Amino acid sequence: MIDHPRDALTFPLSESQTLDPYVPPTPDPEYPTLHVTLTFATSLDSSLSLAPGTQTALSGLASKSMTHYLRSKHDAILIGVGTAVADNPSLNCRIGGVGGYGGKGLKGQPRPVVLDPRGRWEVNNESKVIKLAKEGRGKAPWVIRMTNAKEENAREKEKVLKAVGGDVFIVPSECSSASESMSRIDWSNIFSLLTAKGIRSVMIEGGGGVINDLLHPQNFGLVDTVIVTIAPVWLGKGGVQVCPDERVEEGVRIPVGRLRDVKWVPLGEDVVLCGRP
Ligand SMILES: NC(=O)C1=CN([C@@H]2O[C@H](COP(=O)(O)OP(=O)(O)OC[C@H]3O[C@@H](n4cnc5c(N)ncnc54)[C@H](O)[C@@H]3O)[C@@H](O)[C@H]2O)C=CC1
Ligand SMILES: Nc1nc(O)c(N)c(N[C@@H]2O[C@H](COP(=O)(O)O)[C@@H](O)[C@H]2O)n1
Repeated sequence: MIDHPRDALTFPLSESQTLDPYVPPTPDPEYPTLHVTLTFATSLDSSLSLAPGTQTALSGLASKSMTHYLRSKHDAILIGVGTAVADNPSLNCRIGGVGGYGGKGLKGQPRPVVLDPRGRWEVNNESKVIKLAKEGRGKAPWVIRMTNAKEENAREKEKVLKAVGGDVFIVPSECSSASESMSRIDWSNIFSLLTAKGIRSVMIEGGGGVINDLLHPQNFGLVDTVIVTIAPVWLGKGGVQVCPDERVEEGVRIPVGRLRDVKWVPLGEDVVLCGRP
């Protein structure tokens, strides 16, 4: 029997087989493409957390283990800077048997990627991702920044990242209005960068800004699979909500998006919804 560390999670084979149609396929070395999974945990009133800037545990142990199983099946995990600042997340995989949790090296560990266009994330040696990279229990993070962003401490932060094997990449920005503060990065540019860096699958975990942007009809087609954990709780008004902008065509409101090939998987007290845009 393999001996796993006591803090390692397990996800039963029977459950993983149910999810496997939705995990990224084995990449074809001749045709390098990127599989994009959008995944998060939500309350019954479509909230990711009780309030901006706070972390709320929604997933029970079974669905949390499912998320870590998914992490083991992706080359990278991407989050927005709002999540990096609010959660100080680990962004590693803690399933028993992966690198750092009973396995060798960093096998099965995804690359954490933080979308931080203007350098808001104060990454330092106390950040969980950096500590885990130093301990050999997770990969070092990559940060995606925007061109021309003026950033305090940019050099120091880059040094912290590079010292553990992380990096900073600059992607051209797109001005969505006359106001410079509205600048964003086109998702196809973000995905091209990841593909060029050898990433073949990315799971996007949030938060609200990132998810709502990807649910926009212009971007939703870039997503291959959606996996949502629904927890049996209402968080109330004022939370960080998943609720994309409304869609109006020829003056008439229509649904923003819908999933097909849908499967509902009960996991503990939660239910996990799998589907494709
Ligand atoms: N329940 C869950 O599964 C999860 C919950 N959360 C929660 O969500 C909250 C954080 O959400 P938000 O504040 O909305 O932050 P966020 O993590 O969505 O980051 C938003 C920021 O990302 C950047 N961004 C997003 N799209 C971009 C684009 N196309 N180009 C350039 N930059 C872009 C912008 O700087 C934007 O301000 C926290 O409370 C966190 O705990 C976060 C992830 C998962
Ligand atoms: N699946 C899921 N369930 C929840 O209840 C959550 N709050 C989240 N949050 C996401 O997971 C990250 C934290 O992960 P670590 O345990 O620190 O590795 C957090 O940053 C969100 O992306 N996810």
